[in-house]
Amino acid sequence: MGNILVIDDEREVGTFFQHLLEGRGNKVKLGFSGEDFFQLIQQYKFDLAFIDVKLPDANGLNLLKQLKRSCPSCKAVVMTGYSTVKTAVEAIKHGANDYIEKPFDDIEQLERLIDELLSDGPLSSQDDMYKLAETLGFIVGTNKEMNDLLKLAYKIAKKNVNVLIEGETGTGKEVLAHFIHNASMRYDQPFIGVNCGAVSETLLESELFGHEKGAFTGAVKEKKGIFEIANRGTLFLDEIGEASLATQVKLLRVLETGEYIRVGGETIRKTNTRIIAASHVNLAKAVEEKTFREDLLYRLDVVKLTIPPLRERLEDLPILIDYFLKKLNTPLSFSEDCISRMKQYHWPGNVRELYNVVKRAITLAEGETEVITVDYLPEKLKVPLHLGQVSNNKRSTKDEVEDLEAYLQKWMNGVLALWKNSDRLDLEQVISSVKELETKIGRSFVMKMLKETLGNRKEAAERLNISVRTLRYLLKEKGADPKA
Ligand SMILES: Nc1ncnc2c1ncn2[C@@H]1O[C@H](COP(=O)(O)OP(=O)(O)OP(=O)(O)O)[C@@H](O)[C@H]1O
Repeated sequence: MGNILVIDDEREVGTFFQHLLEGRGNKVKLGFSGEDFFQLIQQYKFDLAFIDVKLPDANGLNLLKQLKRSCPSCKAVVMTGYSTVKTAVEAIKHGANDYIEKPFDDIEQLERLIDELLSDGPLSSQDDMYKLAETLGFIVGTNKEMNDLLKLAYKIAKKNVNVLIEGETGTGKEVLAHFIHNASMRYDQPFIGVNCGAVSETLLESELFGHEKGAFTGAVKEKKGIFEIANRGTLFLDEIGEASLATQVKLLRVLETGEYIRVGGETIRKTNTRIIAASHVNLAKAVEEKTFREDLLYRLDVVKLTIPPLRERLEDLPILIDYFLKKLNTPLSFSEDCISRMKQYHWPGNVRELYNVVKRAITLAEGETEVITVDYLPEKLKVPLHLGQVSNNKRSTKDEVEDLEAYLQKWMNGVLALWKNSDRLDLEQVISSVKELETKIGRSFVMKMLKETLGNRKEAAERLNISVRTLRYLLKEKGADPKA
């Protein structure tokens, strides 16, 4: 039992909820506009609110934000029509517990949702979410962005909307897609993945749509496509950005109408496959560059999930490592030094690269030690990157002048990564890197000024307001000591 607020300008929706909710012993207040909303939340305290995203005088998203400010414990569900699903997904990101689509065609599901929200249900459903994610090998630790991402993925899994997953290579796009499939109503139907970049255009189209006998050389008999096989299931289109423009047109048609034609065929077929697409390139940028269709992106990007790279969630590294150790069934563990080296690395290959590093270290260390030390890590991990890589690089003068900006950026990222993530670090080393930075800045300014004065040291020193001796010192010329 609870106090429930319903805000919708369609009066029938209000009446429907009133009937449904009061019949279940709840108290209901109805409002039909943003103005009603503000009046009602000032007068009453609510446990649950249903808010339409499109009101004549207000945006449901703004009402939601206001509700979360004035009554943070009140649960909220936004109501949407198909054209506003994107806004509803935004609402979840802003704290709505769920969204429902109008017209409501599954009343029992709605009743279950209400019961869950009015009880402590969501907690147990969160447990289910984490269990499912672990079973499917999608590990999230304490990183907030990853936790929010998982929660959003879990919520939208049950909706019939397409999903776009973006993230660098190896961040776990395919595992996340698998999680969404298993958390959806389609879990007992096929989940099929296709890499759009791995095969030729003809083969990709034949894989997706099937082909008729004789459609092309080698098509000796007819073949069902994935849209036929995965009908009612999920199709994972990996590297969608690699699909040719011709294939993109055909995909757009399936997304808009659910219809497709086999290669070499004439019959129009229907499919009810859910699409989860993934890309390691930014598709909005690909649209700008005209290699990806804007209308297709619009259709795919109803829900966009962006997986952050591993270097932005290094706090989760130990948990991932533990998971891999368990998965690889080994009693070995990593020394603290190893873990802090790993936290200083930038992981361009993300979780896949981490898995490979763990696997390699175990293979090398097995039978030799119980605690894996830095010696078992690959060379790239042995040098603390934030300090080492920058200072060890011997650069040409020209590079030094041009790369100051990149150097500063890299230096700052390195220090900030340590600041945020390291529970153990060598502060002496950090401080010495600050000195190195000072030298680097001094030298870069001198080099730039020398370039501008065509090598005239006296003029360069004057313009920098330093002595020629200091200038020579900054250039690390032997025997030059500015204090002498
Ligand atoms: N959160 C995670 N927890 C555990 N393992 C993970 C996680 N993310 C990725 N992995 C592992 O990393 C490897 C790469 O994952 P996956 O293939 O899903 O990445 P991807 O983003 O689809 O990569 P690509 O863009 O190269 O196709 C797999 O072995 C996967 O099991």
